[in-house]
Amino acid sequence: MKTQPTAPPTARIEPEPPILRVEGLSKRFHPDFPPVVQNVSFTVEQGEVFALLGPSGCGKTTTLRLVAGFEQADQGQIWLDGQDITPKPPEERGIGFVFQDYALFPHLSVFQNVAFGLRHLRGKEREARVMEVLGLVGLTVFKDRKPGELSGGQQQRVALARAIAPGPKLILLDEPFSSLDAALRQSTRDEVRALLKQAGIGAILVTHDQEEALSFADRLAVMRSGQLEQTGTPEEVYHHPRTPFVAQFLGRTNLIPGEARGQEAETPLGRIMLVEEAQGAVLLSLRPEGLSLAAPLGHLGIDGKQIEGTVLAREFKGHDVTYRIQLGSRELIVQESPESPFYPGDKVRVLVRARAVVVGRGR
Ligand SMILES: Nc1ncnc2c1ncn2[C@@H]1O[C@H](COP(=O)(O)OP(=O)(O)OP(=O)(O)O)[C@@H](O)[C@H]1O
Repeated sequence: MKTQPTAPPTARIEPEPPILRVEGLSKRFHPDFPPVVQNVSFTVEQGEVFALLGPSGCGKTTTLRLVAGFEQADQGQIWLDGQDITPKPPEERGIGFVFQDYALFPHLSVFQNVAFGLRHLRGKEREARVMEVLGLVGLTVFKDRKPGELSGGQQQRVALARAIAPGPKLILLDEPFSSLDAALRQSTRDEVRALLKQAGIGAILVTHDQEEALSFADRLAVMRSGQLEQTGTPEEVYHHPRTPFVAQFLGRTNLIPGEARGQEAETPLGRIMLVEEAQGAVLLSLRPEGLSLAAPLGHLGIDGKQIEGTVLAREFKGHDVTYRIQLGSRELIVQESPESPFYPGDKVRVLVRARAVVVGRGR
């Protein structure tokens, strides 16, 4: 008798656990003031670059210092690679830290700076590891120089090499690009991201620069007054902000009230389409690039009206033009292509080209 072939057992692919899990972290420095970090939870996946983004004083650095172990949390737990590291001192956590000012030893050479965290290794082994990491950051030829004899970008890479050398499971970067000038910041950022990806090390970047967070991170969390307001990929958070704060913090936006009826809403800009269905009073976010301008019609539009405003200001930026438009009692920001022909005082029609995102409900 022929036996039925049995189906091969399907291999269950278990998702890899996150490299870092932070659960309900809180920290208060002063009993008379609210906590600086309040019930913060997030994960960083293996090899993922995560950013904590928020305005000055919102608690980003404190969160990072709690993860590093430089501060002790009042509440909450931190797991690294499945292990609860909450009670451990910084040196036992297996986490690298790159400080804002790099904190390099000025009297030590590049080689000695990188070797500093490798005191547990012996002579040859230690030398080999330092040279390997210097090779990775492209600084082998500078190994005998002192930090003061290097450019800002090179010092930054020494700091990164020193943090990477002991083979940490996670690297924490506290505003690491802020002291570099604009051109160097962009290229150093790209290099550091490529290095982290090449080494497969997970990282948390702390920054108040939204463009930096959007371009550097795989995922980011927007922080406000000690709490995480929204977490997601740069695209999710930019295109689908859930609160007015997130919408405004991630680039410029227009916040417009409306009355939603399903897929559309009635607004001072006319009837506009929504990204998600909603009902009743809503606050909507429309990015400046989602609006455009046209010359007023000599006659009224098909629905008998046109949304007309006046150009208040025009800012030419080479790759685009940004306008401020007075529309009734409201001011709008509109981004247009560089050929756009309007100037202050011109009457213009405001057209909505994108769907609006609901960032608030109720009045
Ligand atoms: N050791 C400390 N003792 C008392 N207050 C502190 C301490 N460290 C930070 N704070 C306060 O906690 C708040 C958050 O500081 P934190 O440095 O975490 O913010 P941040 O978001 O990183 O800001 P920035 O971008 O300016 O560095 C600030 O009001 C700060 O003054």
